[in-house]
Amino acid sequence: MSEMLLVLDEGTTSTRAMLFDRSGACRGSHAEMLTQHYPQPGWVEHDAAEIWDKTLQCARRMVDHAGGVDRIAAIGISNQRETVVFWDRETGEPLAPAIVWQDRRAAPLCRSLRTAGEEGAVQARTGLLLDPYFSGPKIAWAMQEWPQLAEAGERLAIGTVESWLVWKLTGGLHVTDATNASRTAMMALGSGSWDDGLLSMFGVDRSMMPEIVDSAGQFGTTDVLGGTLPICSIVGDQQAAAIGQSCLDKGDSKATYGTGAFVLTNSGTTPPRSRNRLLSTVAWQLGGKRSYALEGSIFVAGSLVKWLRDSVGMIESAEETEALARSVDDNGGVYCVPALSGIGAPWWEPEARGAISGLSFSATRAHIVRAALESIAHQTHDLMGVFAADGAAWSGLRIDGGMVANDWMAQDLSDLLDLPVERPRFAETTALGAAMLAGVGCGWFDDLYQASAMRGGVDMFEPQMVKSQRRKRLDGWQHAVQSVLGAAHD
Ligand SMILES: Nc1ncnc2c1ncn2[C@@H]1O[C@H](COP(=O)(O)OP(=O)(O)O)[C@@H](O)[C@H]1O
Ligand SMILES: O=P(O)(O)OC[C@H](O)CO
Repeated sequence: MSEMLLVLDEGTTSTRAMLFDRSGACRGSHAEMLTQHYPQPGWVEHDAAEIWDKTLQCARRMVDHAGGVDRIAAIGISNQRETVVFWDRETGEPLAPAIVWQDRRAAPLCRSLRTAGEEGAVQARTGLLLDPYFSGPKIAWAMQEWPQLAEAGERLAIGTVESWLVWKLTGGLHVTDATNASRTAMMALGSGSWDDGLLSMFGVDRSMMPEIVDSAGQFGTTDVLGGTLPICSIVGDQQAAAIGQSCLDKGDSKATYGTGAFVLTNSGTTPPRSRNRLLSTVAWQLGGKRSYALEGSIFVAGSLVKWLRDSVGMIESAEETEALARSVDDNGGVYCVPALSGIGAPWWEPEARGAISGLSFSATRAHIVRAALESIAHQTHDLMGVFAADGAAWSGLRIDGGMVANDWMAQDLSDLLDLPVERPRFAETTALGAAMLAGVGCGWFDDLYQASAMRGGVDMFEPQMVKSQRRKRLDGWQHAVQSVLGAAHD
């Protein structure tokens, strides 16, 4: 009997495959780490062939774990968004490195388009900004700099990571879902279709791009897992997390703290318009109808902890940050502005570089690590202000992602935001969201409300910080972030 859903969750740092049953219980999971390539400062690349190989490896392992394809009803896919893959339609092989969402190489290109007065059109049509974060500028850079792409002519296929995976799984279906397409800066937000003016601005021919489809449905089948399985959901990972957190009604808000941190507030069925440089994005598309969200994107969250461990050698494990943060009474005046790949919402300054300030001889490793963790709440607090200014004030925040295993950080978020913070006991909400959508796509559930029965219990964190302490922290942060922004502008 087909009693499980197989989710392929393609994150920035790892590829995962997970099995869920109808109640939402996770019945198996396997992950493989992905190699991060940093060929130049500000550049981040992945090898699309490695993404595919590891996805296949994880998926096959979970099919074995389930007891064969007959036990699986459908596949759901969630993925790191904006990252672009270029491949050859004939060979099915990558033609260039995948340019990752964190990559800043298209900053000069964005600057010149901004100078040419193009940002207004991008914002009005897509709900996004002219920033190297989005796929369009990355593709424009690649088309100019990598001759093999033009040489491939009609054989060139372009897509974000889910599009690449569906192509490989099905042997040639070229689709993307509306949540992923809404992150390219080439999809018109209101109509959910490619915008010819924007495609041409980024030097892209429509024939290179995938067809935009719903987030749940029947998107072809795969035969590479030892039998035939339908693909029933495709969704960007942040939107998947919002669904997995049951942010199904207007105003519901979640923040996912993985490599980066992404806060989404459900805006209902009308595209929201930010006056404060937040992003408008598709939350999901079902039956051709879109729901939308306002998004604040923080570029550096868990990657800061990873950097402290792998590049600086200040910690041996991510988990150790919790004990270190608890070991001191406060940050000792140390602030960390983690602009290691520019700074995202609400500042949007790709040239900004990170800083650790307020150092004195009394500062210790624990103070620096605590300042690094505190930067997560500081950045989220900046977003809270602009969401409120855009008419989307939070009444509470649902949190998830690898970082929120850190209890100290979860409490610090509640303290600094002065809000109740809700953490699901099952932390893999991205995969759960993709499973909920696949459950709708394969007919297990009539809609996402019915599917949300898959979400389990939560732990609550309530604010405990006194006002004066919060004020001191926020003043210190503002000073630190303004000096980083000032240096970038100089
Ligand atoms: N206990 C912890 N405290 C702080 N950070 C953590 C902890 N555990 C994991 N992380 C960070 O969380 C990130 C992994 O989260 P995950 O959601 O798996 O990321 P992604 O989906 O972006 O690959 C890593 O960058 C890691 O440094
Ligand atoms: O890999 P994650 O989970 O940090 O997600 C990356 C985002 O989708 C980038 O927009």
